[in-house]
Amino acid sequence: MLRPYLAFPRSFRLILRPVALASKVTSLSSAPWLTGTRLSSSGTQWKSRQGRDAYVRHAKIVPSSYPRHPFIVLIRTKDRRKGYAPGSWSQVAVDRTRPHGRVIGIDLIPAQPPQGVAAFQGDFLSPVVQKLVKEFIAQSHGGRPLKAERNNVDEDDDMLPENTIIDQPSYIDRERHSTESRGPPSSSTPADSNSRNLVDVVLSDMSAPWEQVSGYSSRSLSNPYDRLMNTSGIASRDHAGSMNLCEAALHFASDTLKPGGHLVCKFYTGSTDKRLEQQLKVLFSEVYREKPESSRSESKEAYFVALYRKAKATIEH
Ligand SMILES: C[S@@+](CC[C@H](N)C(=O)[O-])C[C@H]1O[C@@H](n2cnc3c(N)ncnc32)[C@H](O)[C@@H]1O
Repeated sequence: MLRPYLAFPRSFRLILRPVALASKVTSLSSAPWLTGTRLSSSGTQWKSRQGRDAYVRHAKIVPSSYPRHPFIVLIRTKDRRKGYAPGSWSQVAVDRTRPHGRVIGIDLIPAQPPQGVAAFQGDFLSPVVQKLVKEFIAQSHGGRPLKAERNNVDEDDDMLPENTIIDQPSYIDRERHSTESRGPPSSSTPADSNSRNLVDVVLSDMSAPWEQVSGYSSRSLSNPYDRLMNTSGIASRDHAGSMNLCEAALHFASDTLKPGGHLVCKFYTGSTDKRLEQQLKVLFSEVYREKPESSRSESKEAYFVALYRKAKATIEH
């Protein structure tokens, strides 16, 4: 059955990966974790499961121009899209909002965004990063520039000129060069009144980073990039991390979404997700829990799809 969020207009303004868009977008990570048991990507169990997984098989046939990581984004109509992280959600967002939609992506890790995406590298839990993104939204609400209007941009370069790196050093640099603990997540900045009511959809597919405490000889564990793409496999940690990130996305949505706008956020099920659901219901008229078909049944990954921001409701910081 078609759900209402299939009917998004094509002109949506999107804030992407972590915080971003979608129409009936379902995302699936090929996270190599089984409940509580960590398997390296060379593990036979993982390999055999990957081979059986239709979504992973599908990923192998996508054009080589897509980023390499086996990550798949689906639009669950017949319009099934494919791609890899990082960037597959943003790619879908750009496609779905042509020609004038504006897509902004934010991520901890440096990654070349798909053409047409304005990308920020930074920690979405940082008030500084949120403030910069809100300022950017306030300054650029005219929509995606038409080719003919973009006199300063090289004709061959379809990329928006605003790709920005903030909060240096990057997360990976910090991980490599510092043993400091990250400390508790900071709260969001107070709302920037100029960015209020400009965003149509906020999408978060963030997964909380986790620090390595074992498995130093395993390449898939010692590479921070791989760890950022996957869960820790420890259910309580993944759940708690996802609640922090969803809450940040909810506050951001409260500060920036138009009345009638939507939020999609990934979470890992656990003891406090009901509380988040209640908060979502304060801001949105409809809230659904979605378990994508492409998500393995043993995975605790799920999405909240929150529709139709109420005009007068806000979430206090
Ligand atoms: C599962 S991947 C997202 C893949 C994405 N949907 C795509 O289509 O490419 C999760 C991402 O969340 C990012 N992330 C996790 N915590 C974050 C934070 N606090 N701020 C920004 N990005 C974060 C990670 O760096 C990682 O790239």
